[in-house]
Amino acid sequence: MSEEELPAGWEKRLSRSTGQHYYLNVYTKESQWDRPEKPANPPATGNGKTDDPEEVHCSHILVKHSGSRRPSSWREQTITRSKEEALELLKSYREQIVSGEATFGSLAAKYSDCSSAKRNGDLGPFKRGSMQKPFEEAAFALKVGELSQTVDTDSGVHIIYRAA
Ligand SMILES: O=C(N[C@H](Cc1nc2ccccc2[nH]1)C(=O)O)c1cc2ccccc2s1
Repeated sequence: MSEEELPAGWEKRLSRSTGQHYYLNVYTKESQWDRPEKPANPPATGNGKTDDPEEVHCSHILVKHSGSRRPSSWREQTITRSKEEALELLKSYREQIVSGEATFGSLAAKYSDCSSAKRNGDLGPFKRGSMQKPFEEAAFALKVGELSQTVDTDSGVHIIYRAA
């Protein structure tokens, strides 16, 4: 891997206290002294393509709206916001994550209308066929460490972070 190329989400920083370089994941706020390595050639999958993993490990933030299949969540008994309002909220969360103002997990825990909010939005690893199709397609299109744009499903609107 060339000197500059780091996995998506990772940046090289200089420690003021030690003068050493370290690496920071701007989405998860993980930091480490060792350079994060991109997964070596990912294992070939059954379909013979190396860019289509058997399973992915993702977190998400879901904002439900009045058109959601179940417009209710741990946060609100009856969700009445419009889809447009939901998208505005989600875009503001995405901007806070990308700017480093907030972490993905902290916003998921506070604002996600999915019960996975209790796990900072973590859905765990899943294979194709286990999530609604638009969510699956977006999740499997992400590189490790990448954050999606907004994704629509029958549950509401989401942003997805691929951890592995
Ligand atoms: O379907 C779920 N929660 C629904 C909302 C929802 N709809 C989704 C659609 C795709 C991916 C995640 C999604 N979460 C709810 O709470 O109304 C899941 C919750 C959890 C919690 C832990 C791990 C997996 C899952 S899947």
